[in-house]
Amino acid sequence: MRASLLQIDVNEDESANSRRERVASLVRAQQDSDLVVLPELWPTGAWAYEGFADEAEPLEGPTYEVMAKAARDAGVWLHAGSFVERDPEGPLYNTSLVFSPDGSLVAAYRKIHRFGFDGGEAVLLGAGQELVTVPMPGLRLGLATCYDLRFPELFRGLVDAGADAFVLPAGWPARRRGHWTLLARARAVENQAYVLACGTAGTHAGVEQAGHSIVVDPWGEVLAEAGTGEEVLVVDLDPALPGDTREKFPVLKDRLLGFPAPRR
Ligand SMILES: NC(=O)CCC(=O)C(=O)O
Repeated sequence: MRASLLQIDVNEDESANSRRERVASLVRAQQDSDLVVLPELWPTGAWAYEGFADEAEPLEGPTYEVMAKAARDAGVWLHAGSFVERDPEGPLYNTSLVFSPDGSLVAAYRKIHRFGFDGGEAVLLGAGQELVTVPMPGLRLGLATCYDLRFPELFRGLVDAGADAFVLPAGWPARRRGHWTLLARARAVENQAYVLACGTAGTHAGVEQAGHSIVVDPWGEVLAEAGTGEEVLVVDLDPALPGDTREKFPVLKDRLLGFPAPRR
């Protein structure tokens, strides 16, 4: 199975509409891949908080329309990264979309852990409540977004739901690049799963992006890693590898579910 991660340069010199059209062309060029992955909030920028309300779209808005068509034109499974979703009956969300090769929406995931502590996403957006997995031929994808990477219990929940490959769009900043690589490898090793983590390039809202999109195998080996600029990372995955790894080195079977209370 072949995957393409599109590490998109997000900057203020390009409008969201122009970027959508440009990214759609890049997706169309990935016809030789089975799965294409885009980053977090690439239409507007993950750190461009002041534009979230103005740029928010309904679920089936411009990003949905353009990406559904691009998936269909290329005949690929498309994890279309995320965009700011306006729920008519609720808050804004950081929502990822996954399309099948005929352009149908197969999953939407609202980011559970919002970044910002007392500001940014944490105050501007609502928190997703649901774990989402996507069965595609050969692998079951578990969905997570950027800051979610810091919360291992989310990934264990996805494993319990059958995931053997995690797809994580991000807008990770350059200043914490060390954490990005370390955590991506940790999530792969501890869950014996593929990690496909796709970040952005460039600088927007004054925040330099880490780039360094990365694909890690279930043994923790880095299969491919991007540099800091816009780049397409193409990698071949073996759908049998998570199962083989879990069988030959069955650490997941040794999990203790429910610890006894500590003795005082
Ligand atoms: N967009 C994000 O979720 C940023 C996360 C981040 O900067 C970090 O976890 O560090």
